[in-house]
Amino acid sequence: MQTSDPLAVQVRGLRKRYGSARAGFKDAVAGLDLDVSRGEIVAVLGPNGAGKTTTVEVLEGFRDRDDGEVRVLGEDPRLAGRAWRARIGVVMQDSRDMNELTVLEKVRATAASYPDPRDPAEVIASVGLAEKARARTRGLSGGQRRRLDVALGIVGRPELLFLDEPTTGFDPQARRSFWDLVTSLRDDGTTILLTTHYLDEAAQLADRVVVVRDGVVVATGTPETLGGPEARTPVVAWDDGGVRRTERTDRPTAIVARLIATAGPDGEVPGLSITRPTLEDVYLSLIGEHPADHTPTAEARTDDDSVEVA
Ligand SMILES: Nc1ncnc2c1ncn2[C@@H]1O[C@H](COP(=O)(O)OP(=O)(O)OP(=O)(O)O)[C@@H](O)[C@H]1O
Repeated sequence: MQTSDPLAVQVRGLRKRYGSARAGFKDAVAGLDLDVSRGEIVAVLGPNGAGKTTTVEVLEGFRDRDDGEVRVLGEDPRLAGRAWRARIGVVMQDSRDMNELTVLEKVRATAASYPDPRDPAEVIASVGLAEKARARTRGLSGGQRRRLDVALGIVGRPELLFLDEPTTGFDPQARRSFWDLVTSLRDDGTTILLTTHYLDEAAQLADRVVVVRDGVVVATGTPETLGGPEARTPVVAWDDGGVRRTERTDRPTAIVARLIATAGPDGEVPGLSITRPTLEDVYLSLIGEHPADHTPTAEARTDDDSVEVA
C-alpha cells in the first residue's frame, strides 16, 4: 500500500525529556529534524546517549514525545493503528524473548500476524539461520538471536524497516551477509532507517548518514561527502628527526616534492604517508572527539582511502 508521499519519515522539532522535577530532567532529544525518502537507507550515527534510540522509538510508536511533528508513512505514530503497524518492521536493540519455540515456529507465528508476509523459510535462510530452523530459540547464541530478530523484523514485508544496532554481536562474515541482505531489501523498495556504531557499516550501506549529538542533528550527507570538502582535505605525514609532522593540504604532491628535495642522500622521506580522512575521522570530529590530533599514521590506517607512498 504505497502512497505518493516521497517521504517515508518526516520529523520536525522532536523533543523528548526524561526524568522528574525531583530527580532532574534530561533532554534526550532536543529539537531534532529528520527526513527519510522512500527507498533510501539512512544511517543515524552518534555517541552513546545521543538520543538515537529514543528518536527511533518515537518513530516506531513505542515512545511518546514531548513536542514536535512526526509523520511515518504519512501518519503520526502516536495515533496510528494496526494497519500502519503492519507496514513497518522493527529490530530493536534488545532481543525479544526467546523460549521453547523453534526458529521456524517463531518466524511463522510472527508472519501470521501480517497481511502479506514473506515466506518464513526463505527469510530464515536469508539471515543465515537455515541450519537452526528447527532449533529452540532459547538455545541460540547472541549473534544467532540477533539474526532471528532481523528475520522477525522483515518477515512482514515492511515498507519501512527500523534497525537499531542490528549487527551487534555478529561475526565479520555474518555482518557481510547481513549487509547483502539489507542491500537486497533496499533493491526491493524497502526504506531503511538504521542506527549503528560501526562506521564501516554506515559507509557500506547508507545512502545518507545523519550524525546526532546531544539530541540534535549536527550533520547530514552521503558517506562520501559528510562534513563537506574541507573535512576530507588530505593529510601528509612524515617523520622529522623523531618528531611526527603533519600538514593538511589540497596539494599534497607539492609538499611531497618539497620533502623529497630536502631529503637525505638516499632521497627517502621517513614515514611518509598521504591520507584522506575517512568517514570515521570526519564523524569523530563532528562529535567533538579529535582522533589523535587528526594525525593518521601509516600503522594506524588500513582503509582504502589511504595512499601509502613510503
Ligand atoms: N527510559 C529512560 N529513562 C530515563 N532516561 C533515559 C531513558 N532512555 C534513555 N534515557 C537517557 O536519554 C539519553 C538518550 O538515550 P538514547 O538511548 O536515546 O541514546 P542512544 O543515542 O540510542 O545511545 P546508545 O548509542 O548508547 O544506544 C541518555 O542520556 C539516556 O541515559
